[in-house]
Amino acid sequence: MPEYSVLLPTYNEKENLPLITYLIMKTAEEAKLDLEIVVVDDNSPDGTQEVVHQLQKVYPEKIKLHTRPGKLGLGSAYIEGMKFCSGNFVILMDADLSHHPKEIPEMIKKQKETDADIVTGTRYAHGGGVYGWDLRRKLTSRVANFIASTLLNPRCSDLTGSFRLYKKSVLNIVMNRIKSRGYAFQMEAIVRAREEHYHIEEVPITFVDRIFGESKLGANEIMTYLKGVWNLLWDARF
Ligand SMILES: Nc1nc2c(ncn2[C@@H]2O[C@H](COP(=O)(O)OP(=O)(O)O[C@H]3O[C@H](CO)[C@@H](O)[C@H](O)[C@@H]3O)[C@@H](O)[C@H]2O)c(=O)[nH]1
Repeated sequence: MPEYSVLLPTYNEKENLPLITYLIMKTAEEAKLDLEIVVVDDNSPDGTQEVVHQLQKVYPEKIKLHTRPGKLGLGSAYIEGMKFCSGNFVILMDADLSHHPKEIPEMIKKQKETDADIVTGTRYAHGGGVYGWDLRRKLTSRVANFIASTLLNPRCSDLTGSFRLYKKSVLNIVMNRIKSRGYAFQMEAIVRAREEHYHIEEVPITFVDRIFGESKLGANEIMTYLKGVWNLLWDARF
């Protein structure tokens, strides 16, 4: 059984998958990590699944593919993908090269040093950063973090970031409590983890906006995120 499972949700990521896979495997080799990749693809029309099949031939028994019939949302992709992860630790990251796999060993080091239940990559603490976003997107991310941090106070500098390492046992428990199925998933995961008094550590990461393909974060996702914050606030009050 591998020690680490990297869970990659994909929707139209055929250009990005070969490079992210190569970089993950190279990092694993250099850092001597026993690691598998689990791809959850929502029937991407661009042929992402054919690319995964090709990669499975290049890296035999290292890549699992779970397919779903259509685009069912980022949070639900994590929840379903978890069932296929064999590692004791699960690393969630984007498949579009916004998150660089070279930062995985730093997360693992932090987890080992502190025995943290969750190590979250942060763009908004010293040493972290964001490159390539326009002002609108920067503001959306900052405001989304500000609203949730102010109202819910979960003591985390990057609530919406999705580059994280979880103990699998902890992720299972946290996931059972999460109601959000879209981009609010990450924010709710930290809130639920704090309620359960899990140990959360942070490492600074650099987020680089994708070169190939498009973001799937639209107005609907932003509205769903705000509803998610409201629901959590309501839960906390009553
Ligand atoms: N299977 C599946 N995958 C999805 C879906 N929606 C998005 N993805 C995958 O999820 C990853 C991130 O999606 P993007 O749409 O590219 O995210 P982004 O705009 O770059 O947003 C980033 O920043 C957000 C907040 O600042 C983060 O919440 C988000 O996770 C991501 O890191 C990519 O690998 C993408 O293919 C979906 O419905 N289903």
